[in-house]
Amino acid sequence: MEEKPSLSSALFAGTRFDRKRFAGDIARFRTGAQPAAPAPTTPDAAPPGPEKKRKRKSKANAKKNSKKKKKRADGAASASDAVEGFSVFKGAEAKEAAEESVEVEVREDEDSAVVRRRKEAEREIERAAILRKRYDIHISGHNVPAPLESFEELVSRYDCDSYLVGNLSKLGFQEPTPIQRQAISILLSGRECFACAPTGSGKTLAFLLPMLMKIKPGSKGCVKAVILCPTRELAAQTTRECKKLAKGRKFGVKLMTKDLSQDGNFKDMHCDILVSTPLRLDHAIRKRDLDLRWSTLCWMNLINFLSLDSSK
Ligand SMILES: Nc1ncnc2c1ncn2[C@@H]1O[C@H](COP(=O)(O)OP(=O)(O)OP(=O)(O)O)[C@@H](O)[C@H]1O
Repeated sequence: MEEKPSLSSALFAGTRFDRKRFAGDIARFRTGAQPAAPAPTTPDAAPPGPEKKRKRKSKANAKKNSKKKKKRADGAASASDAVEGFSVFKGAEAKEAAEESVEVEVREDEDSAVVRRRKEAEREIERAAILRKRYDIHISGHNVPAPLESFEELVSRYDCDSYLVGNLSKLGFQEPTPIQRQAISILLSGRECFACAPTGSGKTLAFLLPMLMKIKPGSKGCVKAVILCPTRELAAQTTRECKKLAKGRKFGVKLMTKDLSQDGNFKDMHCDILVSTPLRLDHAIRKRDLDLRWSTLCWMNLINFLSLDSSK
């Protein structure tokens, strides 16, 4: 290690004098190293008493503390002082490093969330496949929602109003039929559904239930759902089923009779759900105030469901 030039050698550089003779004076100018002068015989040189020891200790502590403070101040400057000299870069580096570590942590969190979601989706697909196999449900389409396991799932999965679940149990419907399991979950997910199932398998409820869950009872002159049935008998039966299921809510459920299609005042009628055969609906649209021009302005957005119920 290279020795630092002492203050005395800096002061006396280039001068010639007797070092031996002036040794005492040279020693006075030396910093750090103590002169090799003989130990003074003054009272100060005597071995330190307890009072002196305490003083020295407190001095040493003060020195230590001031060093610590300096270090801390330097650290703070390097971390936060973005104005002076190198500390600008030091501070920026520290900041960057901190940001990087946060970024890495966030990215790791996101990755684990993605993995978790993917695993959940895989489990859901598996569960849906098992249910479809059990109930002999065949589907085509992309990302088809899982079938219902029970009517209770209407509440847990789709936040169904309790009056509807209550009406189902009053009607004696304990479990959904296969067509209901699959069609209801699809329709409640806002997807279109073309379903085919044997006669008497519960297709009517499969579209009535999501319909009643999606629309709210409204005011006059505002048809929200249209159910088209191939025959008058089926239209009448569907209207009855719908009224039974909607019991407890002020839904206006109307069957399009011959009289209604010829003389009905649709503008002043409270009709949320209209059940009709195609010809009667067509007649009402052309002859009465169930007017398509008016409908396109106000009803297009409101007719959320168009249900085509066919016997074959
Ligand atoms: N989940 C259910 N549990 C018990 N009975 C049910 C259930 N769903 C519907 N039903 C009853 O089964 C009968 C037949 O239902 P529905 O008329 O809806 O069948 P469908 O498939 O529409 O028949 P179609 O093809 O003749 O129109 C009705 O009496 C109905 O009340």
